[in-house]
Amino acid sequence: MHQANLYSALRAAFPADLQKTAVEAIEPDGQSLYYSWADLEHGSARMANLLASLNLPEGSRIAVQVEKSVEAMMLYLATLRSGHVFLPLNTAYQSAEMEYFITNAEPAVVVCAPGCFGWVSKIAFTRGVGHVYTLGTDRTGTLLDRAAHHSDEHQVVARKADDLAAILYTSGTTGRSKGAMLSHGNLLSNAAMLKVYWDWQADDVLIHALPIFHVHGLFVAIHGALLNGSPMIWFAKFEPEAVMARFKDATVFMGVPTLYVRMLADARLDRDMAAHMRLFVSGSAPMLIETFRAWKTRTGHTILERYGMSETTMLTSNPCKPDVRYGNEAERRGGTVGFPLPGVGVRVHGDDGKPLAAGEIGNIEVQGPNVFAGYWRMPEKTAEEFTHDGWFKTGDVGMQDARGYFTIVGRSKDLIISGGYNVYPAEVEAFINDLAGVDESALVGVPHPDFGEVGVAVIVPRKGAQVDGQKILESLKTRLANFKVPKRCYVVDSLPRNTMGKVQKKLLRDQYQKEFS
Ligand SMILES: Nc1ncnc2c1ncn2[C@@H]1O[C@H](COP(=O)(O)OP(=O)(O)OP(=O)(O)O)[C@@H](O)[C@H]1O
Repeated sequence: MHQANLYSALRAAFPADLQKTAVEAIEPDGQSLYYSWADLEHGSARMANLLASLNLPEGSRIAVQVEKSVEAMMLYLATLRSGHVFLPLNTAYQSAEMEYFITNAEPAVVVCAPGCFGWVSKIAFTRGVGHVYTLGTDRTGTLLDRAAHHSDEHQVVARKADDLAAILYTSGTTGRSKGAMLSHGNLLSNAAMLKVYWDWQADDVLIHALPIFHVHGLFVAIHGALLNGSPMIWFAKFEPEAVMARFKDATVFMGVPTLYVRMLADARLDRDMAAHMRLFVSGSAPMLIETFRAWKTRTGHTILERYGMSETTMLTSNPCKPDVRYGNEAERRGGTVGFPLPGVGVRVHGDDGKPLAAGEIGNIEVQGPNVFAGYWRMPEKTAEEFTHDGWFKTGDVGMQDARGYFTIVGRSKDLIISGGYNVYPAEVEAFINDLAGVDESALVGVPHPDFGEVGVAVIVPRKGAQVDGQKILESLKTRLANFKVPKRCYVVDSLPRNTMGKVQKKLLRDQYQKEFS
C-alpha cells in the first residue's frame, strides 16, 4: 500500500464529531485543559506545515527532548504526517548523551525544553543541525510561535509501509544506545492488532500517565487510544493519588510495575475505586508476583502483563478475552508475559540454534510485521542480531510452557555463568523475594578468579524489616543448588532504576565489579 502513513490510519479512527474531547490534560495546579479531536488535527497540521516550510529532505530526523505535553504529542503526529522521522529522547539525558544522539542521528531539527536551549542548541549547531526550536510544558516556546503562522490544513504526505516513522534509541541498560528504526508499517500493524487483542471498546477512556519518549507511552498507549477514537486523561507526571482519583472516569490504564507498587502503597486503593475500570496493563519490566496478587486482592482486577521492546513494539500478551489459538484460554497468569500476539512469531532456541521443547529455557527470537528494520547506521550490529533464517534475537532468555505461556527469566547479557553453570537471575531473585522481610532484589554477575563469574545479591528490605545478608545466603543454601547461591549479599535502601522502572544492572555490576579481585 503506497498510502500507508500511520497518521492517516489514526486520523481515520477519530470520531465523526471532531469537537468531542480527545485529551483532558491535567495541569500542574490540578485544573483540566480540554483538547478536541479537531485541536489534535489542526495543531499537528500547523506543525507539519512548519516542517514542510523548512524544505527538509524526505525522512529527516526530528529529534525531540521535551517534557511531556499534549503539544509534544502533536509534534509526533506532525512528524508522521509530514513524512519525517520522530526521534524522542529521554528528558534525563545530559550533554554527553545528547552529543552522542545528535552526532549519531544527524537530525535536521532539534526541539528542546526552553530551559535547555543554551546547551542543546550549542551541541546541535556545532553538529550542523539547521533548526533548533523550544517547546515548554505551558504551551510556550518557539516551535508553537512559528507554527502559529502556518495554516491548520495539511495534506498528509504519502508513505509506504516500510518507510521510517521513528527511531527509538534503546535506553542502554545493557550497553551503548542503538537507534531502532521503526517503519509506519511496523507501528500500524502492532497498534491494529492490539486494538483487537485487548478488545478496545467504543466507550474506553485511557489514563495516560507514562512518559512519551519510550515505546510504552508513545506507541502502545497513544496509538491504542487514537486508533480507537478514545479520549485520554493525560497526566504529565504520574502521581498515584491524582491518577487513582480518575479511575472512576476511565476504563484503561497502562503502567510499568513501579506505578502499580506506588498505587498499592496508598491505603485508599480498593474495589470501589477501581470499579469503573476495564483493563490494567503492565509491561516494560517484570512485575513481581506479589504485586500482581496484591492488585487482584485490593481491586478485584487481574493485571494483564505483556512483553515487548523498542526494536519490535509488542510481542506477547496475556489474554484479554479467551484466545482461540490456545484452547480459549483466558487466564492472565502472573509471572508470565502470555502468548505470542497474533501475527507475531515467538520461539525459544538454544545457543546451538536448535528449537527447545516446552519448559526449556533458551533464547527468545521473534519475527513479524512489527519487527524493526535494523539499527540506525549499524548494519553489522543489525546483522549480528538476526538469525540466519531472519528471526530477531531479542536478547531475552525465557521459556514457553506446555499451555503456551511465555516467561522471561532474564536477559542473555545478565545471565551469569558460574563455574560453567548457567544461573538465571530471575529464578534466584524469585527465591530471595520469597524470604521473610525482603521487598525486592537483584542478582548480578561479577568476575571471580575460580568460577569465572559469581552472583552478588542486592536486597531491599520491606519497610521496617531487619534483614541480614548472611542469613539470606544461609536460607538460600537450603533451597537452591550451590552454584546458584550468591556469593555475597548486600542490603540497600533501593535499587537503581531508570525512568521505565527497569533495574539498571549495569550500574550494580560496575559497583561490585572488584568484589573478588
Ligand atoms: N513484561 C515484561 N517482563 C519482563 N521483561 C520485560 C517485560 N516487558 C519488557 N521487558 C524487558 O524490557 C526489554 C525492552 O526494553 P527496551 O526496549 O526499553 O530496552 P532497554 O532495556 O530500555 O534498553 P537496552 O535494550 O539497551 O537494555 C525487553 O527486552 C525485556 O528484557
